[in-house]
Amino acid sequence: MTRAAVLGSGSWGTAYAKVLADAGTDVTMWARRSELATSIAEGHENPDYLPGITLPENITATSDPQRALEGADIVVLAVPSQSLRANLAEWTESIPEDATLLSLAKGIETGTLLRMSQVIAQVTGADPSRIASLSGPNLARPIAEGQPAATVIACTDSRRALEVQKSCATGYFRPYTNTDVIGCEIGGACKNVIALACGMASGVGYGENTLASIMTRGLAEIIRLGTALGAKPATLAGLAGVGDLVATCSSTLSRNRTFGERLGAGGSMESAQKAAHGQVAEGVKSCTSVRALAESYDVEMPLTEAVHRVCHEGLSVPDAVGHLLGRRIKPE
Ligand SMILES: NC(=O)C1=CN([C@@H]2O[C@H](COP(=O)(O)OP(=O)(O)OC[C@H]3O[C@@H](n4cnc5c(N)ncnc54)[C@H](O)[C@@H]3O)[C@@H](O)[C@H]2O)C=CC1
Ligand SMILES: O=C(CO)COP(=O)(O)O
Repeated sequence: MTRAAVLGSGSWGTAYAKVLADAGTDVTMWARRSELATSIAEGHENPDYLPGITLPENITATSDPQRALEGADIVVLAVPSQSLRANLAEWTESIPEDATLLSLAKGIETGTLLRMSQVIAQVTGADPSRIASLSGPNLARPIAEGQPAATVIACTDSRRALEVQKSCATGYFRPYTNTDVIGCEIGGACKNVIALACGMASGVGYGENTLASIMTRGLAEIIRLGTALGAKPATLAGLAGVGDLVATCSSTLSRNRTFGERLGAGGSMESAQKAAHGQVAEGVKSCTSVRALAESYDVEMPLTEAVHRVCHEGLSVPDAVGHLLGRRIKPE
């Protein structure tokens, strides 16, 4: 039986652990706090992140990363992107030699501008062929409830992509394999920034026309950046691009969209952070790293630029809208 260690017990780490267990994989979760590990292992519930969802009996949990990693075939990295490096540094020695490393995080590291698979390769020294990324329209709670959804598992080594695919395929979760790790990771990181923009527009009171315009022009800038970095346009037209963009930008369950909505309704960054109750809205940090990455490749990303200026340079949402609409008119 395949054995997976899921490191990180937030909303998505927990929902994905349930998918794995439902697919027949043996799962041990790692949680930072021992009380949470006990709730998951003994109460079969994660009351902090997925209250009311009963977790399968074949999920165990511990706050000892070494124990979680023992004998793992697949190591699932389910911590926020900006803390992945520090966490991995503590875990590297305990990671089994040939395990596949699967990243669930959707972000670009600030400062280094690295994608998550690059951070993992740098910290662990693992060959890139051992590193996979999972991304798609996967809001945690509906998946934990068993609502059908699809996803993409990207790995340059097709054998490992298949291994991960088999470990998580269930009656409600349908994973597709892909070799385009860059496309998957760029799609996942960038859609969070565009979801912030959609939230801001919605918070101001704008409706579907505005949101569809932001999503579509957002996709155009994601494709520009992705292809400049070597992604395949088809990946960005698929589940890890358009699929995730539409789900996140449209859903009131999205943390990024909700965060943007609070800003659009006139809230401050501080009040939006406070209202998030410790849950990460990855786009708030990634807007800065995506913008810097785009700049270094000479790629224009006006929506990302606007989100960065609202979140980090004090630009008001109405001024950002005025600025975007005042740009030179041009062919599509
Ligand atoms: N929640 C969702 O619907 C989805 C989330 N993701 C991505 O998965 C990643 C993880 O997100 P969630 O599980 O939703 O996050 P979350 O906000 O629900 O929880 C974060 C988890 O990481 C832990 N954590 C926070 N800071 C940490 C640190 N410095 N060191 C170690 N652990 C830390 C928290 O205790 C918690 O267990 C993110 O990159 C997110 O974009 C991807 C798909 C769906
Ligand atoms: O990545 C997600 C859905 O695929 C979750 O988005 P949020 O982090 O905005 O909730």
